[in-house]
Amino acid sequence: MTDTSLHAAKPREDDAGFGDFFALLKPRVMSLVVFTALVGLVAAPGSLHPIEAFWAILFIAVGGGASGALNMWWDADIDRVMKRTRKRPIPAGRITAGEAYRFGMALAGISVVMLGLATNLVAAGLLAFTIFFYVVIYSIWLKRSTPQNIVIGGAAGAFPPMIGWAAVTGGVSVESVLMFALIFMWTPPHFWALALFMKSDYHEAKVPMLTVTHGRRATRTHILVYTALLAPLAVGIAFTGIGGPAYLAVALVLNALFLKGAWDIWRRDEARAEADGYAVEKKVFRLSLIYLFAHFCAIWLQTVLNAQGVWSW
Ligand code: HEM
Ligand SMILES: CC(C)=CCC/C(C)=C/CC/C(C)=C/COP(=O)(O)OP(=O)(O)O
Repeated sequence: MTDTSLHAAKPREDDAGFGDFFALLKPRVMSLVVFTALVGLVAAPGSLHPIEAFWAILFIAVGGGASGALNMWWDADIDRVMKRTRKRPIPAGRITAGEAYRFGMALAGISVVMLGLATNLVAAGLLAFTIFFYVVIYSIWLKRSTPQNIVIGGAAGAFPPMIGWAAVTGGVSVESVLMFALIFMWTPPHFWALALFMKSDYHEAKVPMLTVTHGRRATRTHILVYTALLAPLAVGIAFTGIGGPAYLAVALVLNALFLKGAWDIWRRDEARAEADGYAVEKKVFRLSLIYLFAHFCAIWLQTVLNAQGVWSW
């Protein structure tokens, strides 16, 4: 082994740059998480001063990033094994696990305290609970112990719109719980579509994802069932306080597309899927991201329309 490869295998604190700490925040995933929190904030009755709203979203983003860093601290051993994650700062040796832990804990503490000061205790409490849920309940407990990991653990990713809503109202309501439910039911098809084309990764890392424990046929069926349960919920939101005709139009189109995608995944033969490089599964994973983004855009748009009294029930 050359001298260079020896160095590459060891954590080199002096190699860590701003970009590595930024990567610990899982910025791409968190961008959609933060967007859902922003929509929760905008859709809530009442209003926050724009500066307060800015701080609220910033601290929710920091809290989300903190939970990503703590997840990477705990999962460093798994991340080292999986192709998709082995270039992350800890497995790549640019940041030590200890540094990631201290960074994540510091950001978590700062975000919760500052959100409490900028808005209210309910929002801060929900943020603290969400970070706890993602790090302790999902990452530390469920991820390595049950194939239901992402079904139950997915709740963590569903809380952000409730945090945004609570930042304005100081409480919880039917509408904020509906936004929670939308993300909660969306998470399994979102994740399992990805797991279908990343199978060997989880297998090698010994993570009990559904594809590994129950097989790919069962995972395909689970995607279809969850998507079929998600569709009436997503469309039904149109007839609640955060819905309206514009939202309904978006929900009908997106749910028809997502159901069609789930159906295509379900009826696919494994050999055929492998032969075409899991093109359909990849397409449905991408569609899942568009699906959630579009629903939250539609809630935002409908909030504006309802306030104007146009295109409103
Ligand atoms: C327990 C719940 C969830 C699991 C297990 C999960 C899993 C994953 C995984 C493994 C990826 C692969 C790509 C990567 O490493 O960046 C991914 C991508 C992504 N997820 Fe999720 N996800 C969950 C919930 C969410 C939630 C709640 C959101 C947003 C509201 C979200 C948004 C995204 C986005 C935007 C990407 C694409 C990132 C990129 O383009 O690199 N996910 N998800
Ligand atoms: C405001 C706040 C605290 C928000 C948190 C939102 C949240 C819980 C998002 C989780 C999304 C996510 C990246 C799951 C990945 O699972 P994984 O960690 O198993 O994926 P990996 O294999 O890519 O590490």
